[in-house]
Amino acid sequence: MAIPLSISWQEGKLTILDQQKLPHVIEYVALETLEDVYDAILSLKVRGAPAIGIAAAYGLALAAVRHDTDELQTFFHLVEKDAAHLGSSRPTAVNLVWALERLTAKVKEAATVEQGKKLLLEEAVRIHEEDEAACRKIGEYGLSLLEGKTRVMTICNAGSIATAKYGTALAPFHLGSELGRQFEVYACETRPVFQGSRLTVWELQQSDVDVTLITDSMAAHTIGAKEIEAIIVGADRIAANGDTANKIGTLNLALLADAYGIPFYVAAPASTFDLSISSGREIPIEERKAEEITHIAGIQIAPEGTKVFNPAFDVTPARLIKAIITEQGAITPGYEKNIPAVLGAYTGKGANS
Ligand SMILES: CSC[C@H]1O[C@H](OP(=O)(O)O)[C@H](O)[C@@H]1O
Repeated sequence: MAIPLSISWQEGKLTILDQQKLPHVIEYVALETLEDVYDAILSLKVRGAPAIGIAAAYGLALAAVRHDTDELQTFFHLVEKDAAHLGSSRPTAVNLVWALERLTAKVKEAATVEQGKKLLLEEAVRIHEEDEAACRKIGEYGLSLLEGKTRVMTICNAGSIATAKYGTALAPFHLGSELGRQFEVYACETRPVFQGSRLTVWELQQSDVDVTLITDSMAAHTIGAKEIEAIIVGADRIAANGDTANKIGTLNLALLADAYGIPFYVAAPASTFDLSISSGREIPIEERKAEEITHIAGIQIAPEGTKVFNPAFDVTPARLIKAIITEQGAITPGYEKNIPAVLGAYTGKGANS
């Protein structure tokens, strides 16, 4: 049993598990330049809100090392420019801009360019380490919330490879396996790019977790037929009122949970909260290329010239969310008040706005 990892920083080198090649090819690729990291995020080689933030942080630090100037303000300007470029790769996961803003703030403490380069890398490593610790705590709190429940449904991959380790929605299953607590997980395949069938099934199998694959359209029937007891999902951005953006199809599950009267949980670290926005209406929804829908594995399915709408995320209203599981504990409805009450001096975006 081994909980898979997708990001490694060793001896000054950043390598990532190419998630576009999973599950049939396990390939780690070295990312050496800003463009390497930008492309890896845009093409979903590295994906998942926390993992995107971690990769971008290392990417900014890597790019800074190459800036050949002794002039501090010029260096700061170059770092800001790099951060803006990386931040433009994907719009929905707040962890991306949150991580970049943490580094561009930290670097300003430098008195020299060399010190600035060091501060950037140290902050990237800190973000990486903090996320692993946060996800482990999410797993622990998730286990207690799921006490007495076995059959749980999820969508997309909010797993170990989408974070530093353990994952968010999948953390209770990984930890449960370590602690001898068994679950029966029903994973939605997650069209259009199959994060569920390609990544979640593979990842949970590495941890000896009992996982069953269904198509997204089977969710309603499966909840009844298999007596699903709870649904747990990840998040890409959580607004101040608890509205949550997550992979497209998540709203479907939240509406089904409400209709069936089973709990719908969101699992996310503090870095996924964006208190600078009051509701989900303000969350930018990424739209991706048509080929993700018109083709499967490079084979054209839809007719030539088919019109496509391909939103990669949807927003679940807070009223459908029974609790948001964080590293500081479970946050319950009354989110405007309870999010800051539980997260305290949290590190999400907009905490001080
Ligand atoms: C803990 S990962 C959070 C989130 O990120 C995924 O999106 P994507 O695969 O497009 O990066 C998915 O929405 C996960 O739930």
